[in-house]
Amino acid sequence: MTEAPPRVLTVAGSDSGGGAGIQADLKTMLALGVHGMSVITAVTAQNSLGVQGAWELPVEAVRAQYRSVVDDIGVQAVKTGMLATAELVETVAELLSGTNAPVVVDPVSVSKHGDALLAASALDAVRTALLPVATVATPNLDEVAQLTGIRVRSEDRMRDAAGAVLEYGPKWVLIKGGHLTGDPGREGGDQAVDLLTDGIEEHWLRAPRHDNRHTHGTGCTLASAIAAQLAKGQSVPQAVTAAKDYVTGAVAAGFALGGGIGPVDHGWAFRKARTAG
Ligand SMILES: Nc1ncnc2c1ncn2[C@@H]1O[C@H](COP(=O)(O)OP(=O)(O)O)[C@@H](O)[C@H]1O
Ligand SMILES: Cc1ncc(COP(=O)(O)O)c(N)n1
Repeated sequence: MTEAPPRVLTVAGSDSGGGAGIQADLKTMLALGVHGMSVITAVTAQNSLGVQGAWELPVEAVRAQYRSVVDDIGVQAVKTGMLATAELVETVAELLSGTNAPVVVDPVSVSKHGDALLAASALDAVRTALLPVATVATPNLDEVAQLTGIRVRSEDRMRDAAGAVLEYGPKWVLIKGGHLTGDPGREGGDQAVDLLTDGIEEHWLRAPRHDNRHTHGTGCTLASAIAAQLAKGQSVPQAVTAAKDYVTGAVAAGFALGGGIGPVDHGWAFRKARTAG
């Protein structure tokens, strides 16, 4: 009999286009060799052009999915993504306060196209209920601005933003600098720079910035990859470093689909191995 792989749960929204959300999470988990499971919080009608519709699930449906997975199968790491409303944020935070597994919180609030994925009224619940249960929180620069009021336009400022997020209680924060693109008034340019810190250690993660517009799903992919590596027993800095390598490869291989922003390639390593073989 084959030994079961580590089990990882994503609590997130469905992206019908397959590039972000639950779909990105489960593909990432397969690519990294863990067993992926899901609690769906919301369903979106979404494609490369944007989000055409979104419907959240009832709280009971979210609770029931969670209990089904945790009570029978068990989890070795959890990742959260789109939670849509204050009520769902509070419910998920309460469920997760009862787990010993590491929790990666991606505080998803806006899609790459600027569509809201979290009600403005839910931000307080993210700050006071969800961030305190996070082992690692992974806000992008827009989410950092919403949560802390700090607008990051330089790497130095990422340190201030990290400190402000840590005040809400996550053990570690990964400030993602993907949006630091070298626009006027912003640093960035040829590197995609993220800062991981627990307030004591500081790890700067730098990777080549790929000039590829097909980046739909980067944040979901990175957070799921971190959860997968944590489930394998890696430390937070090891897991984030490995996850950064995986997302960098996925961005490099991102492809055009539809008429807008295409997805990163979750299967890039398989495809590369096949081509090499
Ligand atoms: N063009 C790019 N090339 C390489 N890495 C990127 C690029 N854009 C984003 N990343 C990386 O992808 C990850 C997700 O970052 P980001 O795009 O900021 O998050 P989100 O998808 O939540 O907006 C980070 O590690 C970031 O540095
Ligand atoms: C259902 C869902 N969840 C999350 C995102 C954010 O995507 P990204 O990873 O590109 O920030 C999305 N567009 N849709």
